[in-house]
Amino acid sequence: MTDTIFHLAPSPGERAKAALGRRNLVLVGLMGAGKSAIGRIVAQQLGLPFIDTDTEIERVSRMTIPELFAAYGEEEFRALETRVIKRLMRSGPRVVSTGGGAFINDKTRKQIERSGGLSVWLNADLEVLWERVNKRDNRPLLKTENPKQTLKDLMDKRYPIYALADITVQSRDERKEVIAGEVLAAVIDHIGKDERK
Ligand SMILES: Nc1ncnc2c1ncn2[C@@H]1O[C@H](COP(=O)(O)OP(=O)(O)OP(=O)(O)O)[C@@H](O)[C@H]1O
Ligand SMILES: O=C(O)C1=C[C@@H](O)[C@@H](O)[C@H](O)C1
Ligand SMILES: [Mg+2]
Repeated sequence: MTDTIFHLAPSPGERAKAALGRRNLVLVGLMGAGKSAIGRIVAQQLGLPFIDTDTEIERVSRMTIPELFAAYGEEEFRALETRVIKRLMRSGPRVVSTGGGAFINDKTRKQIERSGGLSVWLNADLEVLWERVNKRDNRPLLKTENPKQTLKDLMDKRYPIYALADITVQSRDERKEVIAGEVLAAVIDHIGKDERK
């Protein structure tokens, strides 16, 4: 009797991983968009290491982000963020979830672009973001009198810059696994289009 060999079709994770090659997949977007939560699931599905730059900054500085802002100010935090991302972009592939301001910083964004990182903007509307961020007070930029208005002001300033990302996926009130699946599909589609050019 001969054995029957089943050739299973590759999963979206396997297809996206093959399409990515050695490139890093870099998630960008505003606080609460889901960069950390979705990035972790996407990395699992790709079978790639996951790094969150906020967590990495906290690890190397041995301080929390609110402590860093309080002790050294935003400018020093950005300088540290640029250094950490520069180092991460030197090797790959992995999934890198960035802090909300990283892609807004010209130097950091160019590092991501120059290294061939594939950037994904998790776009989200104000109500979705607000619903998610108002539960915790670990975001120094939102320690204002009217944090919802601050978030709205950040959207107005930053969205044109996030829109420079290679790919945009809408983050919304939908299961995280669904959004992660859309990220994988968008990666496959984007790289496929590039290759057909
Ligand atoms: N699709 C989703 N459905 C439900 N909750 C979500 C979804 N995506 C993210 N969240 C939750 O929203 C909160 C904020 O998400 P997360 O920390 O991933 O955002 P972030 O983009 O990394 O923000 P920051 O820039 O502040 O690091 C978390 O509690 C996360 O579990
Ligand atoms: O949007 C921002 O500028 C920030 C977002 C967070 O991820 C942290 O990186 C920090 O709180 C700053
Ligand atoms: Mg995060």
